[in-house]
Order: sequence, then C-alpha cells, then structure tokens
Amino acid sequence: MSRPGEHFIRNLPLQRKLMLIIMLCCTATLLLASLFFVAREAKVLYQAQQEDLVSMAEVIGENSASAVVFNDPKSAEDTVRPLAAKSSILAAYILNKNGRLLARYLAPGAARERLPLELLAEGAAPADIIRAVQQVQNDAYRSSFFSGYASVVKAIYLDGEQVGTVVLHASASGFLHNLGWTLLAALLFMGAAFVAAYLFSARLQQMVSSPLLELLATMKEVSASKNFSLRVQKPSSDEIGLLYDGFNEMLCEIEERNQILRQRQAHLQQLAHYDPLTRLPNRTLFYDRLSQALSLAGRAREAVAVIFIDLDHFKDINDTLGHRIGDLLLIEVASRLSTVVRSCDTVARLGGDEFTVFCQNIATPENAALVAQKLVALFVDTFRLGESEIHVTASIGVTLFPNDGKTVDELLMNADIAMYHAKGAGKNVFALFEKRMNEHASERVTLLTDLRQAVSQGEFVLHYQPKVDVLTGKVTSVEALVRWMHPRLGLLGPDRFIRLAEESGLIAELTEWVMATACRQAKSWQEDGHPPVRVAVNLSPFHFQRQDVKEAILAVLGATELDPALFEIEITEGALMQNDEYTCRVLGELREMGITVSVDDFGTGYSSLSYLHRFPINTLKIDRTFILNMMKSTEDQAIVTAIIAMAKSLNMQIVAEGVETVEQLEALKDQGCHEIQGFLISRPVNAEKVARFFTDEDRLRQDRRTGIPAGDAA
Ligand SMILES: Nc1nc2c(ncn2[C@@H]2O[C@H](COP(=O)(O)O[C@H]3[C@@H](O)[C@H](n4cnc5c(=O)[nH]c(N)nc54)O[C@@H]3COP(=O)(O)O)[C@@H](O)[C@H]2O)c(=O)[nH]1
Repeated sequence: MSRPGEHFIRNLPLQRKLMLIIMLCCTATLLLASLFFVAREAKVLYQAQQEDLVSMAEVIGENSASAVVFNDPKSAEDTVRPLAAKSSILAAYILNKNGRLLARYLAPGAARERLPLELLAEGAAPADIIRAVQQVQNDAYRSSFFSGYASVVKAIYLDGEQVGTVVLHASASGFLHNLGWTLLAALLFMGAAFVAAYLFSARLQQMVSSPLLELLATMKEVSASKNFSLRVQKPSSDEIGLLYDGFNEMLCEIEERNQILRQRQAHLQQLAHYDPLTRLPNRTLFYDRLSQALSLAGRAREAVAVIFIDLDHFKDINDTLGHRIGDLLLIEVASRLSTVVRSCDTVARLGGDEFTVFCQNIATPENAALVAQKLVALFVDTFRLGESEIHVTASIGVTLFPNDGKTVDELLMNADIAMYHAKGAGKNVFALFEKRMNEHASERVTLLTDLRQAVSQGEFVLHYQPKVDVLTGKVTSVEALVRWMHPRLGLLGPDRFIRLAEESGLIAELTEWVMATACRQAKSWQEDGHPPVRVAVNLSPFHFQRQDVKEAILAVLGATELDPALFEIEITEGALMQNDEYTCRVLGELREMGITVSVDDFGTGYSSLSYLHRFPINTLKIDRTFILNMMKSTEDQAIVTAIIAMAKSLNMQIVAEGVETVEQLEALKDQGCHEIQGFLISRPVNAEKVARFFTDEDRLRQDRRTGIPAGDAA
C-alpha cells in the first residue's frame, strides 16, 4: 500500500514528475553545497577572530608575567587597562597559578550576566574560579555563536613555567556579522542557482518528455483509428529513440499480423460460404442469399424461381472413370451453369452432384421454364475432361416463389421433388413443380415404410423371362424378375421399389430372398421333371459391393442344393467398374465355382470395351434401348454391331435384351448374336407359365412366331 504522498506523485503527469525530480535533486545539492560553504566560512572567520584574541592574550600574558609571579594586582591591572581602547574586548581577567584573580577589566556596558567569571560570588574560592575558567575554555567555540562573545584562555609562562592564566572575552558581533553576510551570499547564490536550475530543468524535462508525449499521442491515434500503418519519426538515438524503434516495430508486426488475420478470415469466409471444388456458393451462402431474395421479392410482389439440378448417372461416372474425372466434370458443369444466369441470380453447389440456381424477378412460370430449358441445353455438348470425352445429362426441377412455397426449405424441397419427377420421366429433362408431385413424394415415404415389412410379410413374387438361343430356340436360362404384391397398390414392378430398396439398404435382404426363391424354383422345376434350367438373378451394385455377397450366394446355393452351374448373376456395368480389384476377385471365385456371370444393360455405362477382358465375364447383355432403336438408328445399329464383334473376340456369350420384333431378331441373328430375351419370346411370367417354354410343345409354338428352329429343351 502506498502512502498518499507517493500516490500523488505517482499520478502526476510525466512533465511535473520530471520537474519535481530535477528540482528536488538541485535543491538538495545546492543546500548541501551552501551548507558546506557557510560552515567552512564560519570556521575561517572563527579562527581569524580567535587568532586575534590569542595574540592579545599573549601580549597581556607577557606583560603581566612578573606582576603575576609577585602577586602584584596593581601592576597586573596596568597590563589590562589599555584594553579599554579595544572596543571589541568585553572583559579580561588575570589569575595566578593558584586561581587568585589579580586583575580584571570589564568594558562599559558589557553584559555581566553572560560572562561566566562575572557570575561568581564576590570573594569566590580559587577552585571555583579555576573551574569557571576551564568552563570558559571548553565553551569557547559554542559561545561565539550562541552567547555573542568569543573567549580565549591563555597560560602565562615565565622561564618556561606556568605562573598564571589570562582570560579574554571579546564581542563576536564582527564574526557573526561576517557570518551573516556569508549566509546571505550563500542564500542569494542558492536562489540564483535554483532559478537557473528551474529553467534548465524545464528545458531538460521538455527534451525528455516531449518525444514521450508525442509517442503517447500517436499511440492514442493508432488506438482510436486502428490505423496501424502510422509510424513515429525517431527523435534521437538514445533510449527514447530505441523506444520509438520498438513502437514502430510493434506497429509493423501488428500490421503484418492483421494482414495475415485478414487473409485467414477471408479464407475461412471462403471455406464457410464457398464450395472449394467449384468455387460456387455453398449451401449456407445459397440459403442466406435466397432468404434475402425471398424477403425482397415478398415486399416487391415478385416471383423467384428456385431450380434444382442433379446430374444423371454421376455416381457411375465417378465409379467408372474415377473421382478425378468426376471432380473435373463438376467444375465444368459449375462453369457452364454460371454462363446462363444473370448477375443478380445465384448458382450454388449443395453437395455431390446437386446444384441449385435461383433467379429473381421471374415474371411467369414460362420464363422459369425458359431458364430451365437453357440449363438442360448446357448438357447437349459433350464434356472434355482430361483424356476423356463424355456425354452427361442432368435432371432439373423448378419451383416458384411464392406460389409453390414461401420458405427456402419448402422451395428447395419442392424443387427436389420436381427434379425427381424429371428423373422419373426419363432424365435429361426439366419438370416444373406441381402440387400433386408432393403427393408422390409422401407416397414414396409411405412406400418405404411398407417396403420394410414386405419381405417378412412375404409380399414379393418372382416372374421369370426366358432367354433363348437364336439358332436352336432352346431356353438357355430364365431371368428372375421381382414383383411386389402390395396390399393396397396391387402388383408393383421393380421400377417402383428397387431404387427405394437400394437407398434404404433393404436391397441385400430383398436380393437374398430373390436368390433363395429363384434357386428353390429351379430345384422345383427339376423335381417336377423339367430339364435343368439356369436361373439368373439381378444383383444390385449396392448389394454386390457388400463384402459378404459371395458368402450370401454360397449360403443360398448350399441351402437349396442347386448346382452352381444352374445359377447366373446379372450385374450392371456400373457395378462392374466399382472397386475393380474386389469385383475381379469375387467374380473370379464365383466363376470358378461354375456360376455364370452376365453384364446387364451393357452399353449404357462408360466402360471401354477393351477394359472388359480383365473381368471373368461369361455373357454381355446388350441394353434394350439399342435393340429398340437399331432398326431406325444407324448409330445404335453400329453400337450393337461393335458390341457383338468385341464380345466375340473376347469369347463372351451375347444376349440381346428387349427383342420385340422378328426384324430385330433377324438383324441380330445376321450379326451373330447368340441369344435373345424379350417380349417376342415372352414377357416375364410366373414360374408355372415359364416352365412351358422348357417343353418342345411350347418352343414349337414359339418357333412358329419367331422362326427359330426347334431343338432339345435345355
Ligand atoms: N436388383 C434387382 N433388380 C431387379 C430385380 N428384378 C428386376 N430388376 C430390375 O428392375 C428393372 C425393371 O425390371 P422389369 O420391370 O421386370 O423389366 C424387365 C422386363 O420386363 C423388361 N423387358 C424384357 N423384355 C422386354 C422387351 O422386349 N421390351 C421391353 N420394353 N421390356 C422388356 O426388361 C426388364 C429386364 O431387364 P434386365 O434386368 O435389364 O434384363 C430391370 O432393370 C431389372 O434388372 C431384382 O430382383 N433385383
């Protein structure tokens, strides 16, 4: 705890503090110097005065020595009488060696009460006189200052032997007067020195404090304005100069740190609001901008179009061509999308292959459709990505504020629903949101709930579609195709629920049921006396990528005791291209067991034909879209020809899917296709009906339509 004085001094401004220090130091120094000077002067003056008195006492002593020896008071008094001429002498005494007072002189007007020997009683004993003389001798110096007289006691010698004593008292006024002058001079000197010190210290403190005050002012300015680019001009090379350097360096460092901080903040801002891959606004920024746009549009009574864009088959592209190409595609798509919209509109990437756009001030739904049309058109040109050139399409959903929704979430949800409708409508199209689409969306949720129970409730049934040899007409295998006997909606085709099963993870359970049922059916046909027929089951890519798919197949074959040679799996091109190493190994192991491996919907994926030889595949099934169009599109015809030629060179069996007409059959036969599957032979039918194709009679009926020659049943 500091004392109040200390506290006061501590809180004084620097200038005052400096002044105080300097003045205190100066005063103390001056005081000490003056004291020393005065004390010294006093000593000199005293000594001079004493010397005078001593020489007078010596003269008196010499003159009175014989009078003292002979105890002659009269002669002794004669020696002191001339002292009357000396105005400064107050009193003089001559004593013999026994202390007897022989002579006495007292100046007229001398104050007797101040003189020790005068204070002795009349006829005082010699011993008292000697004691009083000793006291005079002892107090000689002090009495000069305080009693106003100077004293000297001097022994009287005759022939080297003390015979008496002389005591002299003189007025000290001369000495004190001189001392007074000396003191006055010292005080004047001190005063002058003090004034000089004050002026000098004022200048000195200014020299010290003004750069510090300047620094303080700059510091306040920096702190108020946050302008860290300010610098101070170094005033000197002393410690204050170093302080200035330090201050400038500190500002420099703060400025650099601020710069780094600003860059980092900008980077964080970028990360928080922009997609790092495409540099488009991300979901957060899109939400933010759209909600602002909606509140503006609400006040201005304007419409806003929210568009949801999803790339078709992006997963397949990623899986087959790799993530690097997938990333390049997303970047290219982002840049194409940005070319269509106006500067007031926003294009964003929500994640994965999902992009969104909102356009402000859209006058009519037709205008929104025009924008969507432009967006679809962006995908007409192929994308050149590194070495690859690919054709990609997108499905687009459009919704309008305020008619279709009032909030960002509602609009995005509806745009998403519309986009799903566009996908369902065959992809590469756009769909404007309609209220009824919402019903479909909620239907989808209900369907999913129902699907979860469907397997355990036994609501699925298998239909079978035969594949026949184009030359012999023999059934080579039957494809098991699942249907759902929905208690409320009736018989549902796989297109209504396979995707849902895949998305919900129910596909594995469903496929295991399909495999078990198909295998049991194949056994059952045999037990009913039909010739052994191979049964083909579709494996979803989601299921195939599960590490236990082989074990699941083995378990089914083991449980049903079906010969693996009578079991076939159909996997899509996309599934084939995912995780090559694993796919290759599992397919190899399945083939070694005698299971037939077919690639379904071939031609729709992105696998290069030469890539196929790496996989242990038995059969390629040409996708039915090529078969459907081969009679009218030379391009599709060329694709079919190329696939057949390539498959043959790789010693693979070729099955043409979706053969509906005899013309298609003839064309395929001419090109050397091995097998066909399609409505021309049979639609997918139940187990009982398909079994009829195993007998000669039904094949013959079939032969009459197709012209395929009859042969032995498989
Ligand atoms: N993962 C699983 N996928 C399955 C399963 N069961 C079926 N599916 C897949 O569902 C898709 C649609 O199948 P579906 O509605 O059964 O259609 C099949 C045939 O009806 C149809 N087809 C056959 N011939 C013709 C024809 O001449 N014209 C024509 N328009 N359609 C025809 O093709 C479907 C069979 O195709 P594919 O499988 O490619 O051989 C379908 O993709 C099935 O794969 C299942 O259990 N698991």
